[in-house]
Amino acid sequence: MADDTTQRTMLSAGPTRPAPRSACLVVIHGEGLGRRVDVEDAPVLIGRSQDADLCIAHKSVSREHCRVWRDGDAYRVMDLGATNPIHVNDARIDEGVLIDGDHVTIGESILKFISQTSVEARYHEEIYQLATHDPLSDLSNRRHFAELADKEIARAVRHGRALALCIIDVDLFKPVNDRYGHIEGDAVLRRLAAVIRSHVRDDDVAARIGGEEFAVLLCECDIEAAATFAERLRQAVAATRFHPGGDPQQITVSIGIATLAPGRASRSSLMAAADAALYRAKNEGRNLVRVED
Ligand SMILES: Nc1nc2c(ncn2[C@@H]2O[C@H](COP(=O)(O)OP(=O)(O)OP(=O)(O)O)[C@@H](O)[C@H]2O)c(=O)[nH]1
Repeated sequence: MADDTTQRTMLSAGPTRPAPRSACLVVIHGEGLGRRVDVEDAPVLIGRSQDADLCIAHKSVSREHCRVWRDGDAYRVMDLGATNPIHVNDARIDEGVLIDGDHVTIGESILKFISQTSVEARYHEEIYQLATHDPLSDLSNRRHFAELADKEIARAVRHGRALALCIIDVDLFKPVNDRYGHIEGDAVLRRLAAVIRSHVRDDDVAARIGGEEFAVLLCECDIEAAATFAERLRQAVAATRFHPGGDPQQITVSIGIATLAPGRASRSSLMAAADAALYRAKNEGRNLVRVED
């Protein structure tokens, strides 16, 4: 009997158990379905603003709707005076503690609060990874890149910060595929992605935006710094040993760069300018970096 008690005590969740080190909120209904934001030590802003850590672009959501933060061993949520006040598990609150599984209603969207140690959190992590990353390169996929780029561009424009976009395209990749086959070609792309990843900082966004086309968004980076980055990357790729089908094969990339400027403050205009620079790099002989006009 005494043994039973001991076992129950050891397995009990217990009110004194410390909260997990991190947690996340996942949109489980409405606009932004499937999107997720981690809550770690820094407070997280949720709202319609592009500056929000989790942006829910719906008219029912205020620009700055609510804030979630870690407070010692607890996680707290606070309504920021939203037009449609937040509800936690259907009860309206101004501020309160969140626990694993709570539903937070934000406008017409519902978010679920999940502690990072739960099995469900790992499941959501996996789904999120599948939805946002390209399986071949393990970089962000095109859709996720677009989302992150819009956010970074809005942030940079608002705060008057520099931002650069590099588009990286493999040179003469068709002959590699034709000679060695797609599986060997895929291995080349995977290795190339690893080289790109090793050159970007945590704040930068690296993505595979097409078959043999990659993009890197460099935050707080002007045209000179971006050109230095791109040139270093170009040289690193040219110096990397690729062995499709066991043969040593030099692989090179062409890179086009564009930065934010008056009249070039949207993703589409930035991409068009970087694409035009890339086109010049290809035309002028490949294995080159070219910047916007
Ligand atoms: N292995 C592999 N090949 C791909 C993938 N996506 C696109 N490709 C190949 O990439 C090649 C791109 O060829 P092109 O657009 O003609 O360009 P290129 O031969 O790289 O020449 P330039 O871009 O002009 O330097 C084609 O052979 C595509 O089949 C992929 O996911 N895996």
